[in-house]
Amino acid sequence: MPTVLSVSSLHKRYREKHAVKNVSFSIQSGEAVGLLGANGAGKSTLIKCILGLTRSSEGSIDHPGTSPAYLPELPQLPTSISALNLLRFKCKASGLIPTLAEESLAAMNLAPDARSRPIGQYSKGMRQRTALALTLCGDPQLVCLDEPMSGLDALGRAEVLSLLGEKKQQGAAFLMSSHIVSDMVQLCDRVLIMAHGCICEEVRLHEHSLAEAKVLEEKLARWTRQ
Ligand SMILES: Nc1ncnc2c1ncn2[C@@H]1O[C@H](COP(=O)(O)OP(=O)(O)OP(=O)(O)O)[C@@H](O)[C@H]1O
Repeated sequence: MPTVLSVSSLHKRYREKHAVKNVSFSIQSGEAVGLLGANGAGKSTLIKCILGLTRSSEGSIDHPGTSPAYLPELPQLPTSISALNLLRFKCKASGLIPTLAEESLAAMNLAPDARSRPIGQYSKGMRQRTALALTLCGDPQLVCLDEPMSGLDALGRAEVLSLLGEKKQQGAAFLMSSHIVSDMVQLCDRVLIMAHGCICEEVRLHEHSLAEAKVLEEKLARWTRQ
């Protein structure tokens, strides 16, 4: 499988704060990698460096032939236009076929009557579904998701995980940060445990079970305490 993301010896310092320390890893096409860490471990900073939203202090980042799609931790959506018009605008701006707008929202199970209402009238879960549809529209080959399940109820999380699993089967690669370890375990092939800016351990998942989630939580607690 081709490598879609390669991060080598990456550091990020914010003045005196060393937020990301000597991080190296790669992701292949069709692979989902989890980033697991306590608050302040450096997950969002690492993702922002990969996307070029913040400049890294040292090291290299390569995503050959693909520009990563991004779901931020707190997506900022316009409130006065509808989800459908927002996605239509994305399709137009990105040269995608216009019907993808409707298809992407349908895939996220955003109710048909809601798609044409202004986003300002949506619940938190509906906004998150819209943001996910916007991120995944056009089938990007590399997707960085920062807390993708935020604001979704149990059914919504199961639906999103199933959709992400389908995209993975079709060859998309994911880098996903989440505090919901049981969700991460369902989708990911490997998990990178982050603490104090470093990747402390890489754990390969085999069973995608609650038992594996528990093991990850124990490892995270151990690394975070050190
Ligand atoms: N713009 C910034 N300026 C200074 N320090 C920052 C900045 N952004 C993040 N940091 C610091 O870098 C460290 C890592 O933050 P980051 O947001 O990457 O953590 P995180 O693992 O994503 O946490 P969370 O799970 O709470 O979202 C923290 O100590 C944070 O205070």
